[in-house]
Amino acid sequence: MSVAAALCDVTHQFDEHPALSNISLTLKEGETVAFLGPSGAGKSTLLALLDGRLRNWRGTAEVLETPYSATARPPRDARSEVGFIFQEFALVDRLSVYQNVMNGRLGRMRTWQSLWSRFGERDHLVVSGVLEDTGLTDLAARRADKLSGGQRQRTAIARCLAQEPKLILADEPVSNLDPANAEKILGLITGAARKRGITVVFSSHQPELSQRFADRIIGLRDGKLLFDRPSGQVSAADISELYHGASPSAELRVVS
Ligand SMILES: Nc1ncnc2c1ncn2[C@@H]1O[C@H](COP(=O)(O)OP(=O)(O)OP(=O)(O)O)[C@@H](O)[C@H]1O
Repeated sequence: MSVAAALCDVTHQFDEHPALSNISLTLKEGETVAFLGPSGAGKSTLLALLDGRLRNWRGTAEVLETPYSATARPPRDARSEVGFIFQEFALVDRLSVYQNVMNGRLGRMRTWQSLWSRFGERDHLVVSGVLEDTGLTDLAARRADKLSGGQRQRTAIARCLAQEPKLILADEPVSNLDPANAEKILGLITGAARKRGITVVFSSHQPELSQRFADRIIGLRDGKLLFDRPSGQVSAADISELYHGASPSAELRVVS
Protein backbone atom coordinates (compact mmCIF):
# COMPACT_ATOMS: atom_id res chain seq x y z
CA MET A 1 0.00 0.00 0.00
CA SER A 2 1.35 3.48 -0.86
CA VAL A 3 2.01 6.19 1.67
CA ALA A 4 -0.44 9.13 1.81
CA ALA A 5 1.52 11.16 4.37
CA ALA A 6 4.71 10.79 6.36
CA LEU A 7 5.72 12.98 9.31
CA CYS A 8 9.12 12.63 10.90
CA ASP A 9 10.07 14.14 14.24
CA VAL A 10 7.63 17.06 13.90
CA THR A 11 7.73 19.64 16.68
CA HIS A 12 5.78 22.88 17.00
CA GLN A 13 5.27 25.46 19.67
CA PHE A 14 2.88 28.38 20.09
CA ASP A 15 4.63 31.19 22.03
CA GLU A 16 7.05 28.86 23.84
CA HIS A 17 4.16 26.48 24.59
CA PRO A 18 4.83 23.04 23.02
CA ALA A 19 1.83 21.92 20.94
CA LEU A 20 3.51 19.03 19.06
CA SER A 21 6.56 17.15 20.35
CA ASN A 22 8.58 14.82 18.12
CA ILE A 23 5.63 13.36 16.22
CA SER A 24 6.46 10.67 13.66
CA LEU A 25 3.74 8.80 11.81
CA THR A 26 2.83 7.39 8.42
CA LEU A 27 -0.64 7.38 6.89
CA LYS A 28 -1.32 4.68 4.33
CA GLU A 29 -3.35 5.40 1.20
CA GLY A 30 -7.02 4.55 1.66
CA GLU A 31 -7.01 4.07 5.43
CA THR A 32 -9.20 5.87 7.96
CA VAL A 33 -7.38 7.17 11.01
CA ALA A 34 -8.77 8.85 14.15
CA PHE A 35 -6.83 11.28 16.35
CA LEU A 36 -8.04 10.87 19.93
CA GLY A 37 -6.94 12.75 23.01
CA PRO A 38 -8.00 15.27 25.65
CA SER A 39 -8.49 18.96 24.97
CA GLY A 40 -5.20 20.63 24.07
CA ALA A 41 -3.58 17.33 23.01
CA GLY A 42 -2.54 18.77 19.63
CA LYS A 43 -5.14 17.13 17.36
CA SER A 44 -6.18 20.33 15.54
CA THR A 45 -2.56 21.46 15.26
CA LEU A 46 -1.61 18.16 13.63
CA LEU A 47 -4.56 18.42 11.22
CA ALA A 48 -3.50 21.99 10.34
CA LEU A 49 -0.01 20.70 9.58
CA LEU A 50 -1.38 17.95 7.29
CA ASP A 51 -3.56 20.63 5.64
CA GLY A 52 -0.48 22.77 4.93
CA ARG A 53 -1.69 25.67 7.13
CA LEU A 54 0.77 25.38 10.04
CA ARG A 55 3.92 27.51 10.01
CA ASN A 56 7.21 27.41 11.90
CA TRP A 57 7.29 23.75 12.73
CA ARG A 58 10.42 21.60 12.78
CA GLY A 59 10.98 18.12 11.33
CA THR A 60 9.90 16.81 7.92
CA ALA A 61 6.45 16.33 6.43
CA GLU A 62 5.46 14.88 3.08
CA VAL A 63 1.79 14.76 2.11
CA LEU A 64 0.60 13.07 -1.11
CA GLU A 65 4.18 13.12 -2.41
CA THR A 66 4.56 16.87 -1.81
CA PRO A 67 7.29 17.82 0.67
CA TYR A 68 5.84 20.50 2.97
CA SER A 69 7.70 23.63 3.95
CA ALA A 70 7.48 25.23 7.40
CA THR A 71 7.53 28.70 5.86
CA ALA A 72 5.22 28.55 2.80
CA ARG A 73 1.88 27.13 1.72
CA PRO A 74 2.00 23.99 -0.46
CA PRO A 75 1.48 24.67 -4.20
CA ARG A 76 -2.16 25.13 -5.35
CA ASP A 77 -2.27 21.77 -7.18
CA ALA A 78 -1.19 19.95 -4.02
CA ARG A 79 -3.73 21.88 -1.91
CA SER A 80 -6.58 20.80 -4.16
CA GLU A 81 -5.80 17.16 -3.33
CA VAL A 82 -6.49 17.72 0.37
CA GLY A 83 -10.06 18.33 1.54
CA PHE A 84 -10.93 19.75 4.94
CA ILE A 85 -14.27 19.35 6.73
CA PHE A 86 -14.65 22.11 9.29
CA GLN A 87 -16.55 21.75 12.54
CA GLU A 88 -18.56 24.91 11.82
CA PHE A 89 -19.37 23.76 8.23
CA ALA A 90 -18.34 27.11 6.61
CA LEU A 91 -21.22 27.16 4.09
CA VAL A 92 -22.37 30.23 2.15
CA ASP A 93 -25.84 30.78 3.66
CA ARG A 94 -27.41 32.64 0.72
CA LEU A 95 -26.38 29.93 -1.78
CA SER A 96 -28.25 26.70 -2.44
CA VAL A 97 -27.01 23.26 -1.42
CA TYR A 98 -26.10 22.65 -5.08
CA GLN A 99 -24.09 25.89 -5.35
CA ASN A 100 -22.31 25.25 -2.04
CA VAL A 101 -21.34 21.75 -3.18
CA MET A 102 -20.25 23.10 -6.59
CA ASN A 103 -17.91 25.48 -4.74
CA GLY A 104 -15.90 22.37 -3.87
CA ARG A 105 -14.87 22.25 -7.56
CA LEU A 106 -13.28 25.73 -7.53
CA GLY A 107 -9.89 24.55 -6.24
CA ARG A 108 -9.61 22.19 -9.22
CA MET A 109 -10.18 24.94 -11.81
CA ARG A 110 -7.73 27.33 -13.41
CA THR A 111 -7.82 30.77 -11.82
CA TRP A 112 -9.60 32.48 -14.74
CA GLN A 113 -12.24 29.74 -14.84
CA SER A 114 -12.89 29.89 -11.10
CA LEU A 115 -13.16 33.71 -11.24
CA TRP A 116 -16.08 33.35 -13.65
CA SER A 117 -17.39 30.12 -12.09
CA ARG A 118 -17.14 28.42 -15.50
CA PHE A 119 -18.29 24.96 -14.50
CA GLY A 120 -18.33 22.24 -17.14
CA GLU A 121 -20.29 19.07 -17.73
CA ARG A 122 -17.93 16.97 -15.63
CA ASP A 123 -18.31 19.37 -12.67
CA HIS A 124 -22.11 18.95 -12.78
CA LEU A 125 -21.74 15.16 -13.06
CA VAL A 126 -19.45 15.00 -10.03
CA VAL A 127 -21.77 17.22 -7.98
CA SER A 128 -24.85 15.13 -8.90
CA GLY A 129 -23.08 11.91 -7.87
CA VAL A 130 -21.94 13.39 -4.59
CA LEU A 131 -25.41 14.79 -3.79
CA GLU A 132 -26.86 11.34 -4.35
CA ASP A 133 -24.26 9.64 -2.11
CA THR A 134 -24.91 12.12 0.68
CA GLY A 135 -28.72 11.91 0.38
CA LEU A 136 -29.03 15.57 -0.64
CA THR A 137 -30.52 15.30 -4.13
CA ASP A 138 -33.98 16.38 -2.94
CA LEU A 139 -32.51 19.34 -1.04
CA ALA A 140 -30.29 20.57 -3.89
CA ALA A 141 -32.27 23.78 -4.47
CA ARG A 142 -32.67 24.71 -0.79
CA ARG A 143 -30.70 27.66 0.61
CA ALA A 144 -28.02 26.67 3.13
CA ASP A 145 -29.53 28.87 5.85
CA LYS A 146 -32.74 26.83 5.66
CA LEU A 147 -31.04 23.54 6.58
CA SER A 148 -30.87 21.63 9.87
CA GLY A 149 -27.50 21.06 11.57
CA GLY A 150 -27.24 17.50 10.21
CA GLN A 151 -28.17 18.66 6.69
CA ARG A 152 -25.57 21.46 6.87
CA GLN A 153 -22.94 18.94 7.91
CA ARG A 154 -23.92 16.65 5.00
CA THR A 155 -23.61 19.63 2.61
CA ALA A 156 -20.12 20.38 3.97
CA ILE A 157 -19.16 16.73 3.42
CA ALA A 158 -20.62 16.77 -0.11
CA ARG A 159 -18.66 19.95 -0.92
CA CYS A 160 -15.47 18.26 0.27
CA LEU A 161 -16.18 15.12 -1.79
CA ALA A 162 -16.94 17.28 -4.86
CA GLN A 163 -13.36 18.54 -4.64
CA GLU A 164 -12.27 14.92 -5.39
CA PRO A 165 -9.51 15.00 -2.78
CA LYS A 166 -7.09 12.15 -2.14
CA LEU A 167 -6.94 12.98 1.56
CA ILE A 168 -9.84 14.19 3.74
CA LEU A 169 -9.11 15.87 7.07
CA ALA A 170 -11.98 16.48 9.49
CA ASP A 171 -11.65 18.36 12.77
CA GLU A 172 -14.21 16.98 15.22
CA PRO A 173 -16.76 16.52 12.42
CA VAL A 174 -19.54 15.22 14.69
CA SER A 175 -19.01 17.10 17.94
CA ASN A 176 -22.11 19.31 17.44
CA LEU A 177 -24.46 16.46 16.57
CA ASP A 178 -26.72 14.20 18.64
CA PRO A 179 -25.50 10.56 18.99
CA ALA A 180 -27.71 9.14 16.20
CA ASN A 181 -26.68 11.86 13.73
CA ALA A 182 -23.02 11.63 14.81
CA GLU A 183 -23.03 7.95 13.92
CA LYS A 184 -24.75 8.60 10.58
CA ILE A 185 -22.38 11.41 9.62
CA LEU A 186 -19.21 9.53 10.55
CA GLY A 187 -20.55 6.52 8.62
CA LEU A 188 -21.21 8.80 5.64
CA ILE A 189 -17.72 10.34 5.60
CA THR A 190 -15.86 7.06 6.05
CA GLY A 191 -18.18 5.08 3.72
CA ALA A 192 -17.99 7.64 0.88
CA ALA A 193 -14.20 7.89 1.31
CA ARG A 194 -13.70 4.10 1.27
CA LYS A 195 -15.82 3.83 -1.90
CA ARG A 196 -13.46 6.34 -3.58
CA GLY A 197 -10.18 5.06 -2.02
CA ILE A 198 -9.68 8.36 -0.16
CA THR A 199 -7.51 8.47 2.98
CA VAL A 200 -9.35 10.02 5.96
CA VAL A 201 -8.06 11.53 9.19
CA PHE A 202 -10.59 12.81 11.73
CA SER A 203 -10.22 14.06 15.28
CA SER A 204 -12.72 13.15 17.94
CA HIS A 205 -13.57 13.05 21.64
CA GLN A 206 -15.63 9.89 21.18
CA PRO A 207 -13.43 6.78 21.59
CA GLU A 208 -16.16 4.21 21.00
CA LEU A 209 -17.43 5.87 17.81
CA SER A 210 -13.87 6.39 16.56
CA GLN A 211 -12.98 2.74 17.09
CA ARG A 212 -16.07 1.72 15.16
CA PHE A 213 -15.36 3.87 12.10
CA ALA A 214 -11.55 4.18 11.96
CA ASP A 215 -9.09 1.47 10.93
CA ARG A 216 -6.49 2.92 13.25
CA ILE A 217 -6.38 5.13 16.33
CA ILE A 218 -3.61 7.57 17.17
CA GLY A 219 -3.70 8.69 20.81
CA LEU A 220 -2.25 12.14 21.55
CA ARG A 221 -1.72 13.87 24.87
CA ASP A 222 0.16 17.10 25.61
CA GLY A 223 1.44 17.19 22.03
CA LYS A 224 2.96 13.71 22.25
CA LEU A 225 2.00 10.54 20.46
CA LEU A 226 0.94 8.10 23.18
CA PHE A 227 -0.10 5.15 21.01
CA ASP A 228 -0.74 4.27 17.38
CA ARG A 229 -2.64 1.00 16.88
CA PRO A 230 -5.29 -0.72 14.76
CA SER A 231 -8.71 0.16 16.26
CA GLY A 232 -9.36 -3.44 17.32
CA GLN A 233 -6.20 -3.44 19.45
CA VAL A 234 -7.00 -0.29 21.45
CA SER A 235 -7.96 -1.36 24.97
CA ALA A 236 -10.02 0.33 27.69
CA ALA A 237 -6.72 0.78 29.57
CA ASP A 238 -5.25 2.68 26.56
CA ILE A 239 -8.25 5.04 26.54
CA SER A 240 -8.13 5.49 30.31
CA GLU A 241 -4.43 6.28 30.20
CA LEU A 242 -5.00 8.73 27.35
CA TYR A 243 -7.64 10.73 29.22
CA HIS A 244 -6.66 10.21 32.86
CA GLY A 245 -2.91 9.73 32.71
CA ALA A 246 -2.73 6.12 33.88
CA SER A 247 -4.67 2.91 33.30
CA PRO A 248 -6.84 1.61 36.19
CA SER A 249 -4.62 -1.48 36.49
CA ALA A 250 -1.49 0.70 36.71
CA GLU A 251 -3.14 2.81 39.45
CA LEU A 252 -4.07 -0.34 41.33
CA ARG A 253 -0.51 -1.60 41.10
CA VAL A 254 0.76 1.70 42.55
CA VAL A 255 -1.74 1.53 45.44
CA SER A 256 -1.02 -2.11 46.30
N1 LIG B 1 -3.39 29.83 17.85
C1 LIG B 1 -2.87 29.39 19.00
N2 LIG B 1 -2.13 30.20 19.79
C2 LIG B 1 -1.58 29.77 20.95
N3 LIG B 1 -1.70 28.50 21.39
C3 LIG B 1 -2.45 27.64 20.67
C4 LIG B 1 -3.07 28.04 19.44
N4 LIG B 1 -3.73 26.96 18.92
C5 LIG B 1 -3.53 25.95 19.80
N5 LIG B 1 -2.77 26.36 20.84
C6 LIG B 1 -2.33 25.52 21.97
O1 LIG B 1 -1.69 24.37 21.42
C7 LIG B 1 -2.06 23.20 22.15
C8 LIG B 1 -2.70 22.20 21.20
O2 LIG B 1 -3.94 22.75 20.78
P1 LIG B 1 -4.91 21.98 19.75
O3 LIG B 1 -6.00 22.94 19.40
O4 LIG B 1 -4.12 21.39 18.67
O5 LIG B 1 -5.50 20.81 20.70
P2 LIG B 1 -6.72 19.83 20.42
O6 LIG B 1 -6.25 18.47 20.80
O7 LIG B 1 -7.24 20.01 19.04
O8 LIG B 1 -7.78 20.35 21.48
P3 LIG B 1 -9.41 20.33 21.43
O9 LIG B 1 -9.82 18.89 21.59
O10 LIG B 1 -9.79 21.15 22.62
O11 LIG B 1 -9.84 20.93 20.13
C9 LIG B 1 -2.99 23.66 23.27
O12 LIG B 1 -2.21 23.81 24.44
C10 LIG B 1 -3.50 24.99 22.78
O13 LIG B 1 -3.80 25.84 23.86
